[in-house]
Amino acid sequence: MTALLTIHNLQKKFHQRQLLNIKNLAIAAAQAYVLTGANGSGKSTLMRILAGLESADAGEVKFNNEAVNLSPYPRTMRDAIVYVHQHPVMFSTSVADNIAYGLTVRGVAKNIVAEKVEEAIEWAGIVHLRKSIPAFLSGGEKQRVALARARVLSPKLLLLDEPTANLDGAAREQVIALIPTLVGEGSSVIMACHDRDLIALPGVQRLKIRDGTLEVKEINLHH
Ligand SMILES: Nc1ncnc2c1ncn2[C@@H]1O[C@H](COP(=O)(O)OP(=O)(O)OP(=O)(O)O)[C@@H](O)[C@H]1O
Repeated sequence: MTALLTIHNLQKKFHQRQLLNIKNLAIAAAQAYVLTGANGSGKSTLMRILAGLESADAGEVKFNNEAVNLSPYPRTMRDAIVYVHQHPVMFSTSVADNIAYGLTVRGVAKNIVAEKVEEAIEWAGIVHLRKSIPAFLSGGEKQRVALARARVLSPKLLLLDEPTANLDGAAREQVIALIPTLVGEGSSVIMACHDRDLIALPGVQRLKIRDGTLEVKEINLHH
């Protein structure tokens, strides 16, 4: 296993309440994880900590073999970790512009942006939606736009908060089918979810929050 991110003694308190007390968190490169746990157990909070959206106390932290501190949140992690919200916020421009945005603000050249956006649109199966306004898209379509928008940034770690919640049928299956391809391209993925089909995906490792601690389960066997 090539470690991407390791955190020792991760602690999170809200007021006097200790929510998380994790001895060891180890995320391997190009590995998919599902993060499970009862409602209110701290799944979203843990993902927000990893994304730099929430503070926490930690002992030794290593990202890409480099010792870092979680606060201030390091540039190396900000550049490599992308968080996808359950209800992604989008600009009222076209789907293509939304996908291009992250690359444009990073100063990537126009022709390369166009190429990557095109590739991501095809990957996500949303070619027909390229010129649509995101506000009018269905939940499943929005989730696929959000995944395409994350993918163009070539993240080392993708954090997906309930990627299939509120989706059913084909929309849900389309989103689930995209996950293994992200891992195949070298990204690690952590999905906070209750979706049994995501939890059972081959090659996925389950992490479960229970009473603030993290239980690490076996990696699912490939079919
Ligand atoms: N900013 C905050 N201030 C105080 N308490 C908070 C804050 N954010 C979250 N909490 C509390 O921390 C607990 C964990 O919340 P979190 O959203 O991480 O849980 P979750 O496991 O993602 O839940 P769910 O499955 O319902 O989405 C909850 O009890 C929540 O009320």
